[in-house]
Amino acid sequence: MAPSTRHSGVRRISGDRVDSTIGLRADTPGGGTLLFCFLHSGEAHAISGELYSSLAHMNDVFVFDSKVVEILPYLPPYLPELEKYKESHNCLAVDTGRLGGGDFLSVSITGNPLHLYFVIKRLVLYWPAINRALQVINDSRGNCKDMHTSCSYWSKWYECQKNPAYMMINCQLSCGLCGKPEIHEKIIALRALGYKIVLPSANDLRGAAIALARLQQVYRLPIADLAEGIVANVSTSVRLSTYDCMRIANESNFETEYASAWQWYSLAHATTSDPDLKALIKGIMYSVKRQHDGLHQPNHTKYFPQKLSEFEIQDPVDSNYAQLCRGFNFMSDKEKAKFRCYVSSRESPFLTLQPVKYEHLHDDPEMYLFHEVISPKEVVMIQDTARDKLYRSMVTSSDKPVELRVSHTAWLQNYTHPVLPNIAKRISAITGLHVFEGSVENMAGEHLQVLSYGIGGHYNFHYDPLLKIMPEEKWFEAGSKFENYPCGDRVATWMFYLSGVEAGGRTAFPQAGVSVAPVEGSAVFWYSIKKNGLLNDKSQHGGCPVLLGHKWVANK
Ligand SMILES: O=C(O)CCC(=O)C(=O)O
Ligand SMILES: [Fe+2]
Repeated sequence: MAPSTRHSGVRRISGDRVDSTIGLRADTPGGGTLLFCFLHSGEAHAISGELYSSLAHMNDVFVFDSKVVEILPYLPPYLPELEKYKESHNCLAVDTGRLGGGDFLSVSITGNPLHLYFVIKRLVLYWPAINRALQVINDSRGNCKDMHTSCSYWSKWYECQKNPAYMMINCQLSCGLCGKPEIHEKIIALRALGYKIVLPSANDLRGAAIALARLQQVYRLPIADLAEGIVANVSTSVRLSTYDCMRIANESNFETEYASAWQWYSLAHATTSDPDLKALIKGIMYSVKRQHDGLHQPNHTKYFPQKLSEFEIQDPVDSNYAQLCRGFNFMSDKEKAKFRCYVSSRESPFLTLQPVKYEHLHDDPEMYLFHEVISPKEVVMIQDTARDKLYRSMVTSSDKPVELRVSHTAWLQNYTHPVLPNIAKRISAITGLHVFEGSVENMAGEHLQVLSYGIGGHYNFHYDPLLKIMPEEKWFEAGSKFENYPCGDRVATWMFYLSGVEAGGRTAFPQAGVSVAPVEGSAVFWYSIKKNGLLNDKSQHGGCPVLLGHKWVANK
């Protein structure tokens, strides 16, 4: 967003289209500034392994899952994966009646991180074996028989279970793989659906496990409650097994989140009676302890203030960012009293007949929350236009996606939908800033940046300006990267909330000490650049992890 004549005084800078974010934790010792260069992607769709990082395509996965369950009664019951699939799905069936009002696509199901983790888990771990059995049934259509005279004898001795690779091919009749005729129709329908959508892969299971660890830490969820299916006072039928705890612990360990890994290993240890597994977990915990206390604790006392060896279970550091994410407000009542609500036409003829309602939230940085500035119809149009253009949000410090930013991005140019120019005009009228996307040299605002968050999706705290976050000499070092940047540095950010969420997902400003809860139809607006043209350090902000629900925003 660039200044109009009314809000002039900020130099325009040429540069490439980039987005900025701060590394690991911005104030972690050694954590540097990262730049993320966004690409104008062409058509993008759900991507294998990236379903967990945006919930935009998750409903398709739940629909596929429901079709898998319909086909299970046609399969021989001895397949162990079949039983596990049914058991896992049963939690969803029970909660659909209870939480989802009878609809398994209700957001209370599809926005619940435990149900998301479970649906991903059954499709990644159990579906492949079921799919292989379906393949065998389909291949032997019209010619299903035993190839060996001992098949029936072997099957009585459980060889179908013990030796499925041989038996499924050679003893189809005795192993119960000669399906009822209607199964073939069902297999074809399921295949057709499977071709149309993207199914979760191992990377989604990894991402969902890390999301649970992140949510547990930021929202201080009692870890045992989470394992018992309780997320933020919503209780589900999901139960995390010892192996689930180990998976979450392993992923946290890999992400160097040792304190979190330690807690999940502890729970895994407590929930198994298998002495070998207990010994294995103890061994891993010893190494986690060494990593944490030996490598990190002495250098990073701010983040690792306690040695794990001194505390059975370490309380993770409760940063003020995490507190803001939980809705804590650091402003005193006296400070809050300075800020008021307004109904105003903002001196714009465009708003005379329909003035805007807003709250002044803060004055350093200047920050406002506007209410009912985008209609439900417009929200749906933007989401539908963005859905197939979404791709995983990145940061430039890495050529791979990182867990600091778990969302998908779509850039919508004004012409992509007739509603978009009107929305841009509305932002201009309210803020007094030009945002038009005319010719390159006149371009004053970026395209609309639509974000759809994933399971526990978040954007670690960062600054939005691209150049003012570094010393001036560096702007030129960045050189060609920025020379085509048509609309200059980011002066201010306007962010529409395209959805509310049931819990979490606030936008938190750790240095200003305020956070804003997403409410569909509202928009938060703040200046990142001070009137003297310099970066306002206090404009640092982040999108808190989404605890329950689907979060969509759109930035200008
Ligand atoms: O989603 C949010 O609350 C913040 C998003 C954000 O800061 C950004 O996209 O730059
Ligand atoms: Fe931001």
